[in-house]
Amino acid sequence: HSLQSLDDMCASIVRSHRETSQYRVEELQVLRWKLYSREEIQVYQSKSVDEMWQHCASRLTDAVQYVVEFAKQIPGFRTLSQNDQIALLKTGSMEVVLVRMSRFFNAENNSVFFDGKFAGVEVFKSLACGDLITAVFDFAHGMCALKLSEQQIALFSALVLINADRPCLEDRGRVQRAQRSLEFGLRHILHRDNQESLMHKLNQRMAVLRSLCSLHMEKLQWFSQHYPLTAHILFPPLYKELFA
Ligand SMILES: CCS(=O)(=O)c1ccc(CC(=O)Nc2nc(-c3ccccc3)c(C(=O)c3ccccc3CC(C)C)s2)cc1
Repeated sequence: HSLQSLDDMCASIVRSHRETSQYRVEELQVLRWKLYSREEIQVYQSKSVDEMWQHCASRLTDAVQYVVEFAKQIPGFRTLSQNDQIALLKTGSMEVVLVRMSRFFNAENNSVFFDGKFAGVEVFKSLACGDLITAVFDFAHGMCALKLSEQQIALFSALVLINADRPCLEDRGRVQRAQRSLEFGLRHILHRDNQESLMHKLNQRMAVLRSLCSLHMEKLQWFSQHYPLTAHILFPPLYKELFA
């Protein structure tokens, strides 16, 4: 790798991340203390389980759509077969959404950006999956502690997606080559930022992401068994395609 091409690759991924990130950090900074009132929390808590799941699934699907656009701009993703692109998005898109969402976690009041304001765990009570919600909050806490820059998040997100260990890949070798080049890119910017120690911590975060996403799939299975109509008819097609 010439240094120039490594810099160019990193710059293009950072640009793609910015263009597809749905909300900018500077945009949401001003909202960080816009919390839900007791009455508004009450409204969320009085929603039925399937109503709240449906609401969240459509919010999540919006976020995933932007991650699909991000993926399509990653060098090495476009040249993969359709099947391999779907296989990477099936397991990686939720992980990138979680990485992106953790940028807006407010560790001081333990709240996440949801529906235009910042919500504590209590807002999600009617989902009836407290362990998943707690795990998402804990993950966001852990990501916040790393204080990643947008550039580091951009390269990390690309690496979360282009992962040769994912199941059912046709051309694992090609994904491996793309993954290695992104690993060079991430190491390059961590070296430049004098933060090589982050690499190990980011690998640990990836392991947490995998367990978080399998917990999400578990809960989705539970939900689809109890509310088949909502899950099969009312959920957004992309959510079903990727997660069901
Ligand atoms: C991702 C791009 S972004 O610009 O950062 C962005 C863009 C848009 C938003 C607004 C937003 O949709 N926030 C949501 N928050 C949560 C959530 C919920 C429980 C705890 C923590 C965050 C959503 C979920 O539906 C969710 C997310 C992770 C795991 C599980 C669920 C719920 C299950 C039932 C689907 S959607 C936030 C951030």
